[in-house]
Amino acid sequence: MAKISYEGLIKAMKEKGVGKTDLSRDLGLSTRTVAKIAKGEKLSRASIGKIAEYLNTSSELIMREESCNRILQILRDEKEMRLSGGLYHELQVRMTYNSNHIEGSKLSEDQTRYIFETNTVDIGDGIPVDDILETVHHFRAIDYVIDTAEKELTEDIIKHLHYIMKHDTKDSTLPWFAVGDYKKRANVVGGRETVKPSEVHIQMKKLLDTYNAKSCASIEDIIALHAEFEYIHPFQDGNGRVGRLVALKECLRHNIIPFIIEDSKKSFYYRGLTEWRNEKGWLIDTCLDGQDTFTRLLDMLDIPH
Ligand SMILES: Nc1ncnc2c1ncn2[C@@H]1O[C@H](COP(=O)(O)OP(=O)(O)OP(=O)(O)O)[C@@H](O)[C@H]1O
Repeated sequence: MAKISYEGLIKAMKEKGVGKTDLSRDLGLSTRTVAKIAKGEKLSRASIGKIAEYLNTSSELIMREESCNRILQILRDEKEMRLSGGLYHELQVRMTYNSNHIEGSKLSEDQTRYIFETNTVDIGDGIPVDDILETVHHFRAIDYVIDTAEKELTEDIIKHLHYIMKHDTKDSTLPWFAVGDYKKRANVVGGRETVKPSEVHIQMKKLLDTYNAKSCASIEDIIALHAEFEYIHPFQDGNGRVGRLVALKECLRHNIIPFIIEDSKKSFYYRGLTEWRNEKGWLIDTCLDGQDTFTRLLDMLDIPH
């Protein structure tokens, strides 16, 4: 649920000496529409556009949707302010480092931090260009997750995450590699068969239909979604990172503390996925441990939870 804030609008009206009656008279807005501002109800995009133009400002500045989810709101505020050293900054560095390292990136946590903080590379020991590209792409993918957190999870959102991660990489030049789309060639994970390319869309639709049918997801539902997503393995490559970004999005959407799987826990995480259909506890414990990692970060930054 989002709360509407007109703080920016009220400030701009004050600065320009504009009253509510001016808005209805000069813009032809009904009194019912203008009354919505005081009640904190959402105005139509057309009305917001008109008011913004009238006040010579932008729509984003006059109406803001504030999430009732504290962690999500902090991430959004810090992202907008480009605040250094806060939760947004640390989530970007820690999740990007760990998620990329699980998949074999050679960048260290310090090198990942350096790229995030300076947008430059300290050329070290022959780091592959794709490791750097995919690190920067992962930062942007987290931004996309924060922006779309409250939307229902769709195949398009998942495919777009894949696009953000993989565009312009070496893989993307391969004729059989689909960027931002499902795989064209069969693949295996952990030596086990995954869903065939021709079946992926059907299985993904089924997975999302079942998951989205719940109005309120629990951490266990999100872990199950993650495991079933990895079993489908819908993309040619990038399934691990996209799957963990989807889990981050869904935790933010459902007001659940997210989990960061640390690279040092990779073997537990893989075992949890391998054993998922026989014994769910392994993966659940690993993800809950990843949630403790995030909770420690909140405690370090004095963010109540
Ligand atoms: N036994 C398993 N069963 C299901 N999923 C698994 C298993 N082992 C690992 N995974 C998932 O698959 C992801 C990686 O798969 P894989 O090594 O095939 O690379 P990928 O699909 O190319 O993805 P990435 O770009 O994330 O490397 C892991 O991060 C994990 O989420």
